[in-house]
Amino acid sequence: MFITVKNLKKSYNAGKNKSEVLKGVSLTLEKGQTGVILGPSGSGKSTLMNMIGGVDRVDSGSIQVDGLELSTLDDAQLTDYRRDSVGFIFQFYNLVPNLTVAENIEVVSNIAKTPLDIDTVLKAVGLAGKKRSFPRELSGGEQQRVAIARAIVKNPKLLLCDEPTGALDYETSRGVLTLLQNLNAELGTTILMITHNTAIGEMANVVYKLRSGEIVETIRHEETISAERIEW
Ligand SMILES: Nc1ncnc2c1ncn2[C@@H]1O[C@H](COP(=O)(O)OP(=O)(O)OP(=O)(O)O)[C@@H](O)[C@H]1O
Repeated sequence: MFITVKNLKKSYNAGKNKSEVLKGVSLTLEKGQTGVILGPSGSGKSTLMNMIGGVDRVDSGSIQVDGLELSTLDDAQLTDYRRDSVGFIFQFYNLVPNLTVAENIEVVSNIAKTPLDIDTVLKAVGLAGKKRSFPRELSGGEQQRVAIARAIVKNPKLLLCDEPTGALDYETSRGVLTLLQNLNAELGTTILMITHNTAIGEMANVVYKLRSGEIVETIRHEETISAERIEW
């Protein structure tokens, strides 16, 4: 199994009150598969993803990614794991405004262990001609494609996407989802994606429904739908 989360618990201190955000979450995802975490606002989706991405630490429970037990890593090891193994994509693209498209991607490829070729990646995301453009010169969908290029240039084992189409219109969203699906097929990258949108779950091998810090349902699809055919 590529990802195995067992009985994961996490609380945050809100003033004097301790609030339990994850109340014993368990899930599994196989290598090369796409998983979607569905759930209402505040159900703990980002918190769960942050733990799997090594951004935050568990209180108790276990997270294994490709055989590595994250809960036992020290800070330096966790940083190495994040840098070498995980690509992140967010709703807001977080590009550096005064760097060109190519330079935004170089920021990551320069520190990657085994980076992919920038031109190849730009071609894969359909932005070969925009290499020298600045983010402000691009549409929202194009900016998200740059963010995807930046996330995949280090050839991560795991791609974590937090509402990747949250700021995009329907057609552009389908383009971005199709791109993610193609990358998954071509590079074998395991993808875990957060969304509010139940329709997006149809393209996933596994859908985890999160409610108030608990997985209330796990749905495994025998067959997945092409992102181009998803409708909402
Ligand atoms: N660093 C933090 N410190 C304190 N509380 C936090 C922290 N991170 C998250 N929380 C709280 O944990 C709960 C779950 O937040 P989380 O962001 O994981 O939910 P979510 O399902 O991703 O929501 P959304 O869809 O709105 O992004 C919220 O009540 C939030 O206020």
